[in-house]
Amino acid sequence: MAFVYRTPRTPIPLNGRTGVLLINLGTPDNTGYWGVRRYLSEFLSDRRVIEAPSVVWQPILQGAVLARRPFESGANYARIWDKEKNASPLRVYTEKQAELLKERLSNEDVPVAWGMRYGKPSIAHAVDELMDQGCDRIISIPLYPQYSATTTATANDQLFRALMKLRGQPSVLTVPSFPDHPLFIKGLEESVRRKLASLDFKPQRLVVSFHGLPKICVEKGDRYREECERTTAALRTALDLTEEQMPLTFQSRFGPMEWLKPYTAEFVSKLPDEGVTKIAVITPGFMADCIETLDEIGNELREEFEEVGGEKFALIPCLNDDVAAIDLIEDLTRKAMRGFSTAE
Ligand SMILES: C=CC1=C(C)c2cc3[nH]c(cc4nc(cc5[nH]c(cc1n2)c(C)c5CCC(=O)O)C(CCC(=O)O)=C4C)c(C)c3C=C
Ligand SMILES: [Fe+2]
Ligand SMILES: [Fe+2]
Repeated sequence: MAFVYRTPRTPIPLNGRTGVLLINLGTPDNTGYWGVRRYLSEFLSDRRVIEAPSVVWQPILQGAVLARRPFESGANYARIWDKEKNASPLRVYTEKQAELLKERLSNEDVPVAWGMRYGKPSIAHAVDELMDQGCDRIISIPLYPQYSATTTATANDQLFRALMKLRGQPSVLTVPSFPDHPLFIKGLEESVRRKLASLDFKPQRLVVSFHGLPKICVEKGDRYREECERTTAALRTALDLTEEQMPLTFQSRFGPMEWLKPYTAEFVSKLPDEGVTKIAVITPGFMADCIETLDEIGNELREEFEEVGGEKFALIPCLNDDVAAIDLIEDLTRKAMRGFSTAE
């Protein structure tokens, strides 16, 4: 392999320069069949996400799965698409988080870039952007509050894949997950209190819904479930709610395997029979609203709940571009910056 050397547009200052890279999952470029197919093909070909051997999985993926799923997913994306910006909410909020973080760091002249694990803008593009601004050290923040090999680790893999090609590599600090960071929990607590104050009903349950994961991943050592439990326990304490009042569930199954339980849709569908007809749902596995929160919970779960007798349903928004989200990301950045210091 030929290693690339590109002269940065801005030379590296004598004492170095730190830049911040925000990483999120990624999203299709448009809601059409080919746009969604390209995105799903890249996503579901990731061996961190589907561990089955390629010779087995690729024919299934490129055949049955990608013949159908882009139509379904495209229609779901179309329901939540930001038409003004012609982008998915995940992309819009991630860009906004990067802009607002940049403002917070403007006195220190710390460049901020953002990249997506799948689709555009790529992580490699974001690294180029930072290096062009003279950065020889990068703080990388995967925007997943709870660690999973299927999200955090693959974001890190992709960053190091980009660096593998470079002759002059920057130093990199990858920020760990932050399941019960006090600013994260405070942001969630405030968002719950704000939403509850705006409702014309008092929810009987605050259902917590995290993205699911095949059970086998946890059995093999992925610490995701444990970190979801840490987030939930800290938020219960902050809101002074019991396990019954604030149950933990997992949404989004894919494929025939068993995933983490209880499944959100099954759990919520049983509530009206138990006399629970008014609920609020919070999704603290996501730093930004996306198809999983706005469509799967905000549209699909709401409809399912109402069909079985649910009367009132509220979705608590993710932290998105709230001050609380930027306070948290700024704190993660500033603490990581200390880790980069080489001063005595
Ligand atoms: C085997 C499949 C999947 C695993 C494992 C998985 C883990 C996982 N994903 C997130 C966060 C997000 N996932 C999103 C969308 C999404 N996820 C899968 C499949 C798996 N995820 C699919 C097929 C899709 C696409 C949508 C669809 O077709 O249903 C998103 C939203 C992206 C957006 O553009 O809005 C996020 C965010 C986590 C946190 C996680 C493991 C812990
Ligand atoms: Fe997912
Ligand atoms: Fe989903």
